[in-house]
Amino acid sequence: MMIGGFLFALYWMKHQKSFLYWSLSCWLFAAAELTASLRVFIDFAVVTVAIADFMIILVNVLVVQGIRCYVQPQKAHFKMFAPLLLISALALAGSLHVPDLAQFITTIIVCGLLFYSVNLLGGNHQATNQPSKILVALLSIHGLVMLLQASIIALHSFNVLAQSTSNVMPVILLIHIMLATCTALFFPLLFFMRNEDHLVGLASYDPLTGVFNRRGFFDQWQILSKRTHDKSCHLSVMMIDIDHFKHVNDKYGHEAGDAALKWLADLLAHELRENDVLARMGGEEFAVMLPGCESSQAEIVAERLRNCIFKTRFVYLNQVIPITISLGFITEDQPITDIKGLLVQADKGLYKAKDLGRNRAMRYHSGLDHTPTTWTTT
Ligand SMILES: Nc1nc2c(ncn2[C@@H]2O[C@H](COP(=O)(O)OP(=O)(O)OP(=O)(O)O)[C@@H](O)[C@H]2O)c(=O)[nH]1
Repeated sequence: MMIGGFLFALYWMKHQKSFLYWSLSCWLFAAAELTASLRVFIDFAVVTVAIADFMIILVNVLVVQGIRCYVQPQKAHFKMFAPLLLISALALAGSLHVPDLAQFITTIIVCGLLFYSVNLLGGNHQATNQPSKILVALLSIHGLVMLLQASIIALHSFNVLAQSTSNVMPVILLIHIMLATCTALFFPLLFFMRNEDHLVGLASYDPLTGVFNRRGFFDQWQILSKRTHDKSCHLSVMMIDIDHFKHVNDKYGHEAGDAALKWLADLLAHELRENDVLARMGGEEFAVMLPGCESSQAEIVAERLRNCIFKTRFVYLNQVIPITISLGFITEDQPITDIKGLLVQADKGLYKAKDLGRNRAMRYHSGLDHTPTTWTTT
C-alpha cells in the first residue's frame, strides 16, 4: 500500500501515466491478497477464487500497461487488454469449483504477462540503462517462479506432490512478494535514469546539427582512450572550417547559414565511418576523430570530404549557395595522451589550408623538435 502511495505521489508530481498504472497495480495487489485470504473465513468461491484471481491478473496487466506507457506511449492503449481480460474472466468463471485449475490458469496468464514485460523492456533500444537491465532480470526471475508454481499446481492436481506443496507454496508466495516489491521500487528509477541520460545527451550534442559538441567530442575521446589503453593504435584528427562563412551569412542571411551548417554536418556524417567521431567545436568549425585511421587513409578521407562538399550543391530557398571547406589533419601512430595538442596541430594545418587559398586539405607533420614542420596538400 505504501509503495502504491509513493508511486501515486510520483504520478501526481510528474504526470507520467506509468506511475498511475503501477500505483493502481500495487493497491490492487494488496486488495487481491486480502480477498483471497477471506477463504479462511468464508466459503464463497466466486469472491475468494474467481474475483481474487482475476484481480491478480489485472494487477499484472496494469504493470505491463505502465511499462508500455514508458516504452511506447503513443501505442499504449489499454483496450488492447480487453480480449485477454474477457477470456480470463470466462476461464475463471468456468473453473469456479476447481480452485487448482483457477490457480493454474492465473499463474500461466501472469507468467505470459511477465515475459511480455521482459520482451518490452529488453527489446527497447532506448531502455538500456542499468535499472531497465535489473528490471528485466527481476521480471525474468518472476516469470520463472511463475512457471515453477504452475508446474507444482499441475503435479499437485495429479496427486504427484500431494503432501509437499503445502510447504512450498508459502515460500513461493514470499518470493512473489519480495520480487514484486523490488520490481515496484525499481520502476521509478527507469524514468529518473532516462531523464538523466537525456540531460547528458543534451550536454554532449550540438542542437543545431545533431552531431557531438566540444564536450561530447572530449567525452568520446575519453571512452576511446580507455578502450585502446596500452594498445598502439593509429589515430587521425581533422579540423574542418567552412570557407568565407561570414559571406554566406551576410549575403543569404543567418538562417541560410544555419541550414548550411546542418547540411554540412549531415554530409560529413554520411561520408564518415560509424566509429569516427564528428563534432561541431563551435561556430563553423568541426572536428573529426578517426580511430585506427593511418596516415595514407587520412589523406584519402580528407580529400574525399573536401571533394564531396565541393561537388554537392547546397540549395537554400531555391538558391544555390556555393560552399567549400578547408581541412587540417594529423595522424599519430603512438598511443595518445594529449588529444588537445593533436587538435592544435590539426588546426595549424587548417590555417595553412586557408592561407594557401582555401578549399584544400593540409596535413600537419610534427617531427622531433629539430625537425621543421612540413605541410602536404592533398
Ligand atoms: N549562421 C550561423 N553563423 C555562425 C554560427 N556560428 C558562427 N557563425 C558565423 O560564422 C562566421 C565566421 O566568420 P569568420 O571567422 O570570419 O570566418 P569565415 O568568414 O568563414 O572566413 P574563413 O574561415 O577565413 O574562410 C561569423 O560570421 C559567425 O557569425 C552559427 O551557429 N550560425
